[in-house]
Amino acid sequence: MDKKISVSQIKEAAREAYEMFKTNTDGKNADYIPYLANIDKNLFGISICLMDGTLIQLGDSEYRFGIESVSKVHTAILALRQYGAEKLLQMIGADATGLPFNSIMAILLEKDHPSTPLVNAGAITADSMVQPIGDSAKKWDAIVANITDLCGSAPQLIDELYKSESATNFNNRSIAWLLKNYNRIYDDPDMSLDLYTRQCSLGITATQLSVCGATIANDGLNPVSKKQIFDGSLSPKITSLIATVGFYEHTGDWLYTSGIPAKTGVGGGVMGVMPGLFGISAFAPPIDSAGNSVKAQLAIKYIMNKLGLSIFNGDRVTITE
Ligand SMILES: NC(=O)CC[C@H](N)C(=O)O
Repeated sequence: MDKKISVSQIKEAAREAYEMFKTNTDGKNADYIPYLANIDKNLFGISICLMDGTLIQLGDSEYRFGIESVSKVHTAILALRQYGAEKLLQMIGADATGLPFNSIMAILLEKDHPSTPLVNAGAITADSMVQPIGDSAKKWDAIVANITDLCGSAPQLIDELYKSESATNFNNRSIAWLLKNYNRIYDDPDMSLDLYTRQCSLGITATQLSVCGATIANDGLNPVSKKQIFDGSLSPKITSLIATVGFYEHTGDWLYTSGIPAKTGVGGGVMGVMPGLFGISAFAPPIDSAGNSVKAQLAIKYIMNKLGLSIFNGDRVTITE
């Protein structure tokens, strides 16, 4: 069905979502990373970036929070840019795990690959693949440059978060070395883990994540900087990875109720991709048992349902003035 929605309808839906959920107190800040436990739990922001670069922003959309696992999407894109779609599938995989983001069991069950770049194991593998192999400083520069390209502006390292996470990431250390055992780390395991921990500690805003989501939705053309960041043929690959495992063990429930592929992080950020229409991000620190922001989920779900949008309904949607 052909369907038209206006920019003002999108703005109205976003405003309603913001007003409706801003006082919600469900969920709890992540506390296994000490820095995150102390972030103001009332922060709440929403940002939507349309294909012409128009931004719709509400609340704390310019607050810099820890990107955490949303950065797994960025590194997956970097690996896709450097290796192509076929090699990513061979070297990491594109499957759901159905298990928590930091699952060691998921690696033991798979053995032959880390399933997907969007869980901890696959993200550490993706960082090990970043070129040039063996050069931590240049790899880091490539990771940051790629995030800057995708978001249209640079992220900033939150040093305190990096220290906090490095001092407590024992489970991830096990993952890195277990992957090495299965020949699924393609560079030094400790270096790969450090790059992963550092990228998770980058500060990012909901606005920046909405621009990144919009770049994916727009076949790799960043609608704000107008730069072509990656080959358009990679967009459906990236969106399929996000759709498959973006909410870990709650991914099916999420897609069923929201209709939009999205990726979460324990810092409270969520980044959604509505192909051909927009990127959307919401941020609020309190998370649920799977590590997904409670308010960000409610807000994005409300907006999608209010506008009657879903990647599964086959509508040909045009956004009008
Ligand atoms: N789900 C997340 O955001 C987890 C990211 C965090 N850096 C970790 O490895 O535990």
